[in-house]
Amino acid sequence: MATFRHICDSVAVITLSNPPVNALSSALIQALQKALGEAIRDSAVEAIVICGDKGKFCAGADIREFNKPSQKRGPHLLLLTDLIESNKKPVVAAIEGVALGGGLELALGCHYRVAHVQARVGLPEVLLGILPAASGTQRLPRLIGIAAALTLITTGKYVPAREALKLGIVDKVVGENTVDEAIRLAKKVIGQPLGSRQLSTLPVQCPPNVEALLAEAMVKVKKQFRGAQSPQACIEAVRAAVHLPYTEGIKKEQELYQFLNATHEPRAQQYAFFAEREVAKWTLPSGASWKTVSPQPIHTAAVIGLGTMGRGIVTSLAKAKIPVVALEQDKRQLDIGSKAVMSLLDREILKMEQLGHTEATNSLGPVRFTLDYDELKDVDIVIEAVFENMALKKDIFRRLSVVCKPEAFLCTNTSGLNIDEIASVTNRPQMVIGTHFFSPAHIMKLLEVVRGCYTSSTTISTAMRLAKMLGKIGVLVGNCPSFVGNRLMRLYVEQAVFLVEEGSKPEEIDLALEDFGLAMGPFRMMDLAGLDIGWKARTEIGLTGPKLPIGTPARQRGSKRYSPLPDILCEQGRFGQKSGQGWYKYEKSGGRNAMPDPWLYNFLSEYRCIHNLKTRNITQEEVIERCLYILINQGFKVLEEGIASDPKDIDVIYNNGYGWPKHTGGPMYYASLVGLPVVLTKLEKYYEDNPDILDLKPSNFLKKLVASGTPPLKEWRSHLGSQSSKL
Ligand SMILES: CCCCCC/C=C/CC(=O)SCCNC(=O)CCNC(=O)[C@H](O)C(C)(C)COP(=O)(O)OP(=O)(O)OC[C@H]1O[C@@H](n2cnc3c(N)ncnc32)[C@H](O)[C@@H]1OP(=O)(O)O
Repeated sequence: MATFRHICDSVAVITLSNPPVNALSSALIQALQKALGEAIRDSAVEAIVICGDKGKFCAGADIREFNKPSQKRGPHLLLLTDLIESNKKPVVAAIEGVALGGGLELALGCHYRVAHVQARVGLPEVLLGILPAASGTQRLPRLIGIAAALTLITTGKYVPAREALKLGIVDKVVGENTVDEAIRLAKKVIGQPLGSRQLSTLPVQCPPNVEALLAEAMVKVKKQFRGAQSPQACIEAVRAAVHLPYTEGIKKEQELYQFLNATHEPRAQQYAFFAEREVAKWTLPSGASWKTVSPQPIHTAAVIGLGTMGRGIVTSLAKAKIPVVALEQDKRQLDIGSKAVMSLLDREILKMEQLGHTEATNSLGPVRFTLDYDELKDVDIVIEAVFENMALKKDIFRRLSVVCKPEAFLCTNTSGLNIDEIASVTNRPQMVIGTHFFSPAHIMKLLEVVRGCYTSSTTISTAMRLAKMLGKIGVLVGNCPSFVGNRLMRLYVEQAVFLVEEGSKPEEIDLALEDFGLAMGPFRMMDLAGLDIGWKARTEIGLTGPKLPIGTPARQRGSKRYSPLPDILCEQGRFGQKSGQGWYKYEKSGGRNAMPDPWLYNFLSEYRCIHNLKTRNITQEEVIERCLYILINQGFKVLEEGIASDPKDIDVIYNNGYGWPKHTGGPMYYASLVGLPVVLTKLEKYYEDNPDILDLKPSNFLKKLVASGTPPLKEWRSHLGSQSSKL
C-alpha cells in the first residue's frame, strides 16, 4: 500500500501503491500515515520523498469508496497534509503521471514538488460534484494566487508539468528519473528553514480587485454550469481563503464539502465518471466482449469527404498520430478541405506549444490529400464522412469494396442512416460499422459506434479501440433510424415546437431548459445546426414538400401530431444562424447573438389563428417535464428494443454528445432521481391531454419497472427479460 524503504544518505522514500492509479483508499491513507510516522520517528531519516508506484503519483481519493458512509478519508488526508507540512524534516513529492485531487492536495502539503515533464496536476473534484476538501481550496490560492487557483478549482482542468512550473505549483520539471531528482533535492535542503515552504502559514496574495474577481468567477460558473452547486461552493471556499485565517478557511471548506455531499450532485457525477469507463467494456448477447475479442491493429486510416465532419475526423486521427489519407471528389473541394484541415492542425500545434510541448509538429500523424481512390488500397480503416445521402454512400462503399485490401474495415459516419443497407452493397458486410462522430469531431468526446446486423465482433472491437485511440468515449449501440442520440433528441425538439404552437415563446423554452442545465435550449440549438438540414430530411421522406400526399392535414401525419412550423420557417428562408434568422434573429448571416424576433411573434399569432390553436399559459415545469420526459420515455423504449444495452449507455451519450448536465447524471439517471413512478404518472397525464402525441405514451419497460417496485438503475438491465437485442 504505502511502503517506506531506507535510502542511503538519510532520505526515506515512501511509495504509494494502489493499482491502477494509486488512488487514496482509506487503507492507503492509513498505510501512508504509518509509513510517515515511522520515517518521522526514525532518527536516521533526515528527509522524506513521497512518490507513486508504476510511474503514477496519485489520482486522488478512491472514488469507489465515496458511497461508503463510514469512510473518513477527508479528515485523515487533511491531518496528514498538516502532519507533513509541520514536520521538521523536509518532504518532497516526486510527481510522475498524475497528481490529481487528493493527490495534489497531498503534494501541496509537502515542502517541495518535483514533476516529470509528462505529469499532469489538477483539482478535478468539481467534476465529481464536490470540492477539494483536504485543504486544496486554502493551500493552492496561497501558492499560486487567487485568479489562477480559481480557474483550476472551478474548472477541474488538468495542467501539464511545464504549465504547473510556470504557475508555481511545482518547483522543478525533469525529463527522467523524477524520484532520483526528488531525492537529490531532499538531500540538498536538509537543515534549511522550511517556513516559506509551509503553504498554510503564507498570506494569500490578493489583488486589489479581489471581490470583483470572485464575483466575475461566480457569474461565469453560474452560466457555464447552470444548476450545478459545486462550482459555486468552490468559489465560496476560495473566498474563505481570501478573508479568513487558514484554520477558519479549512472549517469553511469542510462545511461546504458537507453541504455538497448532502446533495444529489456527487452521486450523479460519480455515476457519470464510472459510466464513461464502463461503456468501453462492451459485451454482446453472444457472450463476445472486450475481454474475449481482440481488436485488429490500426496503423493507417483514410477519410472520405472533407466537409465539416471529415475535417474534424482527419484532425482527430492526426492528433492520435495515425497517418491519414484524406480524399475528396474534385480538385476544388480538395483545395478547400485541405486548407481547412491544415488550419485545424495548426491550431492543434499552437495549443500543444502553449502547453509546453517542444516538438508539437512531430506529435501529429501525417496527412496526405488525394483525389485518387487507389491511394486507399493499403489503409487499415476507412471512415466515410460525406453528407447524409444513402445513394451517394452506397456508391462510395461499392467502390471501397473494390479498392481496399480485404482486411480493411469500412466505417460510415452517419447520424442516422441504415448501416445494414450500406453494408449490403459491399463485399465485406461483416467489416462495416457505423461511427457517428459529433461536431466538431476533433473536440467532442463522444463516438456512437453502431453495430449493423452483419457487423462482426472483431469489427466492433476494432471500432471501440479506435475510439480509445482517438481519446473518445465509444458507446456501442444498435442500428435503428437515428440510433440512440438523435432518436431521443428528435422527440425532445419536436415537443418544444409543439409547446410553441400551444403558446410558449422559443426563448422561454430555451431558458427553462438551459436553467435546468442543458448547454443550449432546443431553439438556439436548431438555429445553430441549421433548420434546413431537418427540412431536407423531412422533404426526402415525404413528411413535407412535393412528396407529401395532397390532402394531408397540415398538423397531422398518419395518426400523429405534426408541426409544420419549422418547414414554414425554411420556406421563408429562415435557416437559423447561417441566414441571420430562424427561431431568433441575428445581427447578420452567420451571427451568433440570438435575439427574440418580433416578426416571429406576429407570424406565430397568425399561424395559431389559421390553425385555430388557443394559447394558454405554460409553466416552466410543464416545459421541462414534457421535453425531458418524452426523451426519457424514448430511452426506455431504446432499452426495451435492445438498441442500447444499459441505461448508462444512454446517459454517457447524452452527457458527452448533447450537452446534458452531468450533475444530474444523464437522462436515465435523472429519471431515477425524480422517481420512476413520478415520471410514469406525468407521462400518463400528458398523454391523456395530448393523445395525438403518441410518443408520450409510457413505454412498457417503464411501466414494468414501476410495477416491479422501481428497482435501482443498476438493476434495470436485469428486468429487460429476453428482449431481442440489436447488439
Ligand atoms: C471529508 C472527505 C473529504 C475528502 C478529501 C479528500 C478527497 C479528495 C477528493 C478527490 O481526490 S476526488 C478524486 C479526484 N481525482 C480524479 O477525479 C481523477 C479521476 N481519474 C482520471 O482523471 C483518470 O482516470 C486518470 C487518473 C487521468 C487516468 O486516466 P486513463 O485514461 O489513463 O485511465 P482511466 O480509464 O480513466 O482510469 C483507469 C482506471 O482507474 C480508475 N480510476 C481512475 N481514477 C480513480 C480514482 N480517483 N479512484 C478510483 N478509481 C479511479 C478508473 O475507474 C479506471 O478503472 P477501470 O476499472 O480500469 O475502469
